[in-house]
Amino acid sequence: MTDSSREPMLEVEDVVHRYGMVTALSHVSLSAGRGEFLTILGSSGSGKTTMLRVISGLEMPTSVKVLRIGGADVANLPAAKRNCTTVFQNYALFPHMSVVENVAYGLRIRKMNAADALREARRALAMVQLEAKADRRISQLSGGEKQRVALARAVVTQPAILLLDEPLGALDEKLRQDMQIELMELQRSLGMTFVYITHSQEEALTMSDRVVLMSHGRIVQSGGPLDLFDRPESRFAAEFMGYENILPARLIGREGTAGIVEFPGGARTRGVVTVEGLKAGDAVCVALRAERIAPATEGATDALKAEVTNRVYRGKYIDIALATDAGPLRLRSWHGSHVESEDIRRIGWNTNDAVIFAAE
Ligand SMILES: Nc1ncnc2c1ncn2[C@@H]1O[C@H](COP(=O)(O)OP(=O)(O)OP(=O)(O)O)[C@@H](O)[C@H]1O
Repeated sequence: MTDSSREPMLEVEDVVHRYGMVTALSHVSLSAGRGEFLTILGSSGSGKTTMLRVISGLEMPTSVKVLRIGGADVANLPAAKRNCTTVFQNYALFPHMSVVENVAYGLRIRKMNAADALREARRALAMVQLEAKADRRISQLSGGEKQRVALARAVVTQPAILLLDEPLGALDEKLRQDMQIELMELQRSLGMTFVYITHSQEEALTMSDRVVLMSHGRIVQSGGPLDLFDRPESRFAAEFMGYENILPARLIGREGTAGIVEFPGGARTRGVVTVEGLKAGDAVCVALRAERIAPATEGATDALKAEVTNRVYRGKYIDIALATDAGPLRLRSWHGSHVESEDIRRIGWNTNDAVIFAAE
């Protein structure tokens, strides 16, 4: 599953973890290559934190076939002996120490002498643009600055893998977006392997080389950000990735990579089949993003009859509810785009934008 051009830094095969009766991880395998930004994405309770704790050694799994970091078997090693560091959402900084002392701390416990540790710590602080605040107390910093200190403290020890547990979760929207870019740039410049967990699809898509989507302790889908965004393979993945329209239909034939589907009312259309093994007659779902639907001209192929049932102004865009031959659909019209009229009679989309997968 790793990008085959990269040397594997993290290899996890078939991990199971139970807390009493709760199965938090059910036969999960994943890997990350050197310098890769891997994101584990999933809603609350999907098993992300447990996965990170198993990797870091804070949790000993119920069973695991392979657990390697940098090629070394770490399955039976305590957390302190694993070549990885975790950055937590709540920063976990020492309030009584200055910024630079916090960053130097990890080097000091590794027995580096004080002068070298402080020099390395200042260098790490420069990487996160905090050199000027090195001598402040932690309590004199903003939330974003505290998170930068936590990052500097983690990277200064140069672990093989940096594990990040929703590190931007406590920050406000604007700062979170800026920090996403900073984090991504820091990761690229260090060439360090990052394993990042989040419940935000936007965050996952912005920063990652590869995304692993989890639900109920299992991996639902994994791939590049674009694969997940444009090619969901299940209703769960489509809903999680923000598809507004998911319609029931039946697959009636194939035409190369395209599938031809029929909706319950008899209307037909085409789309891209994202899973193997679907055949004519199978119950499927057709997923469509609201912004990829557009009014169609008279006579356009695959166009569906439509009638506007509602219109909601949402500032940057307008959501238009439609009754169509395929069922109820939502169309999103961004300001300045072509759809301003309530008078929509037919709609359509590019075959490439309609995604077909098995109905559950
Ligand atoms: N210490 C524990 N004891 C019992 N059950 C636990 C414990 N920790 C987690 N769980 C359960 O294991 C499952 C996975 O939890 P986990 O914290 O890994 O999910 P998560 O995806 O990280 O969620 P969140 O985003 O809310 O942190 C959940 O059902 C959770 O309730």
